[in-house]
Amino acid sequence: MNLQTLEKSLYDLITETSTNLPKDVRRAIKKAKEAENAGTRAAMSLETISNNIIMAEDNVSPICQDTGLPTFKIYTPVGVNQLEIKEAIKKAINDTTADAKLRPNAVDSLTGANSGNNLGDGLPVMKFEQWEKDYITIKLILKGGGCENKNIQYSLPCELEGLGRAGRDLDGIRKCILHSVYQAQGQGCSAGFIGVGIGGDRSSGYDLAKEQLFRHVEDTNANPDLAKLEEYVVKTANTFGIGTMGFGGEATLLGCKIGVMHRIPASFYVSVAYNCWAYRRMAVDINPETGEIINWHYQEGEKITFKDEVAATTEETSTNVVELTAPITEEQIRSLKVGDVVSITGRMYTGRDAIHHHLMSHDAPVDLNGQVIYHCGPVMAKDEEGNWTVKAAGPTTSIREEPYQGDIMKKFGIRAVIGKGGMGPKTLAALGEHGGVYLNAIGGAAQYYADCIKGVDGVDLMEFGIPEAMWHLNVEGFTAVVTMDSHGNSLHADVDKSSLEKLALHAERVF
Ligand SMILES: O=C(O)C[C@H](O)C(=O)O
Ligand code: SF4
Repeated sequence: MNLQTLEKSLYDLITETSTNLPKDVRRAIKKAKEAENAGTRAAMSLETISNNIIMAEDNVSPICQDTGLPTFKIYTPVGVNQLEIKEAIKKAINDTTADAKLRPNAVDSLTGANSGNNLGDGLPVMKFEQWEKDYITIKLILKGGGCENKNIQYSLPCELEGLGRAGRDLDGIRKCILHSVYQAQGQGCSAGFIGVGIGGDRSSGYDLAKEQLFRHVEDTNANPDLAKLEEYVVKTANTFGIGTMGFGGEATLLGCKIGVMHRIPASFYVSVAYNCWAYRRMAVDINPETGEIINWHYQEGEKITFKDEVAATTEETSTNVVELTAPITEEQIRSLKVGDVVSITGRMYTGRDAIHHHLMSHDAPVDLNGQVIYHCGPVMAKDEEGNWTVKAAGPTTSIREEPYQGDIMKKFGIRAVIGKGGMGPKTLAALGEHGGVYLNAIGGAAQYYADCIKGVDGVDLMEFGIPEAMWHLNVEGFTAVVTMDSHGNSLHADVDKSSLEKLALHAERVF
């Protein structure tokens, strides 16, 4: 095999997966847009998402800054050298990371050190299988951390909030799957897709669930019972009112694919892999002699470009927008309430897990009084003059900072935090005591927000690695929604409560 050509083919596969959303996923997002009522927060979010899909394709840049844990599934004819393919994959991962198509995402689990090139022990994940065909197929999924954290595994029988007892039968499985969508709320960047694995053990069950994510969104399960269940789950989950980003709305789940395998008598697992709307998976067929791509998968049907719709809808939306520039006063913050849309111009600082942990016991490297913290781990690149440029910069899941956020806001005088998915009671109480606000940005809209960032004014704590460092960003017209205010209101708590009530309507046997 020509290894250079194979490396080039893999480079193209990785770039395409990270930057160009597959056709079937685009059609599902278009359907979600059609289901939402104009003028709602959910409709506004889907508009931003569509815009972001266009920008990522045009800029050949990551759809979402979290380019995930690259997982390859490789099928080879008997006799093909799998070790050579492994080396070619590693080289392509290194090169696409250097070219900012992937964020350096591989972190040493014990020291926290970022390897800088997405390579590390066990990374990327590569699973090989042999087959009788005469060509190679390579599938790739880039599944981000926020949605991965919403995966869930049930051991039947069990008791579920809202639904009661789930037994060891199809109806028990039904309850687990509905519950999995409820517990994800908007934190995995809904509207999402789920892959479900029934049976196996704890690890093979999750493998089976993830395998389902390679199916086409619009296919029909060959098993008629599971086909019915898949359809039922999508229909029912969309009555929960979780909506895009958990803002409430009609579109909560865009696809459900279920696989089944045998189990041992004592174990009965239902494993659910949750994938965000930024559902990045692609596959190619490769000629084993030349290493060239001979076929791209997921090419059937219409390609929605979103271009016409975005142009049409931006003119229609005219929401009242509050302009904010840091340093922000307590009075300004206390005047904001849940549902307000804000547009930020000026300085903001990124901070995620490592920074929050650090600030608990250290001074801040800059004066944070009245400032805005953005829960974000960007993709960065250096231009010819050696200046940093932002390649992708959407929000990360804020709930991970729940143990620290309230204390840090009070300690340093921070007035606003931006992230996604909302935060819990401890932060809500601190917002009230101190005069602070939580702003929800649209998860996954990494190109859209990168475009609002007009410059990088500095960086601190680079020793934590690119995603975890504190970047000083100069932004213009950075839009977000107030979802937690200083008056004790939390849209996230409200949506959680009402969706649990909706879930509970499905406790009766259906299958
Ligand atoms: O790591 C990130 O930037 C985001 C992550 O995928 C998340 O959803 O929280
Ligand atoms: S930020 Fe959202 S869209 Fe991006 S990987 Fe995480 S869950 Fe997916």
